[in-house]
Amino acid sequence: MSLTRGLYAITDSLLLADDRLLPYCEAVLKGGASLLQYRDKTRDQARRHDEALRLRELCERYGAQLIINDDVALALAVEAHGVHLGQTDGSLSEARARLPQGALLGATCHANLELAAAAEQAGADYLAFGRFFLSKTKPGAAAAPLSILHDAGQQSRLPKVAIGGVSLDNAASLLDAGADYLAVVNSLFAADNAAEVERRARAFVELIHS
Ligand SMILES: Cc1ncc(COP(=O)(O)OP(=O)(O)O)c(N)n1
Ligand SMILES: Cc1nc(C(=O)O)sc1CCOP(=O)(O)O
Ligand SMILES: [Mg+2]
Repeated sequence: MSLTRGLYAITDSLLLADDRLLPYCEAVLKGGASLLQYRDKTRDQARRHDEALRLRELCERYGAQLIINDDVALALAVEAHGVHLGQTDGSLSEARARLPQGALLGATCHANLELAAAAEQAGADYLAFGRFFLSKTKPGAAAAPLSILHDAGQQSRLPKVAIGGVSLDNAASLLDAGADYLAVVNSLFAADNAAEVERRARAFVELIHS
C-alpha cells in the first residue's frame, strides 16, 4: 500500500494503560486512521512483542498499517508494516537494508531540511516534522515552524508527517501548510472511553479529506 494522506495515530503507554491499548486502538482504526505507530519506551520485551503482534492483527483487520517506533528487530519479529526512526535510533540505511521490500521506513527530521534530504537518500518513505504545537506527550520537543512543511515540499515529493500538539483545533493549519499525515497522540487517546476516541479519529479524518 502506498502512502497518500491520512491520520497517523501513535500509542502512549500511560494513556493506554489498564487494558485500554487494544480497545482504544481498535476505536482509532474504526474512526479511519490509516497508520498506527506502536510507541512503547519500556524494556519489557515479552509484553512489547505480544502487544505489537496484537496491534498488527488489528491493523490488518482494518486495512491499516502498523509502524513500530525505534525498534527494527521488533518490527521484523511481528512482521509489522514498517518502522519509525529518530535521529538517535540508528542508521536509516541499515534499517532499510534489514526491512523486507515494501516495508515502510519513517524518519524524524525535526525542522531540518538537511536531515530530510539525508533521510530520503537513505530510503525513507515519509518525513516527519515537528513539533508544531506544545506537546503534552513530549513537552521538551523543539519547536518547528509551519513553513518547514512548505519548504520540505519544495525539496521532496515524499509524504510529510506533522507531529507535536496536533489537535482538531490546529489540524487545518497543518494541512494548509502542506502536511500529508497528522501524527497524533494526546488529542486522540486522552479520552474517557473508546467511543470518544473513535469520534475524534473520525473528525480528524474528515478534516484531512475535506
Ligand atoms: C511520526 C513520528 N514522528 C516523529 C516521531 C519522533 O521520533 P523520535 O525523535 O525518535 O522520538 P521518539 O518518538 O522515539 O521519542 C515519532 N515517533 N513518530
Ligand atoms: C513522539 C513525538 N515526537 C515529536 C517530535 O517533535 O518529534 S512530538 C511527539 C509527541 C506527539 O504527541 P502529541 O500528539 O500528544 O503532542
Ligand atoms: Mg525514536
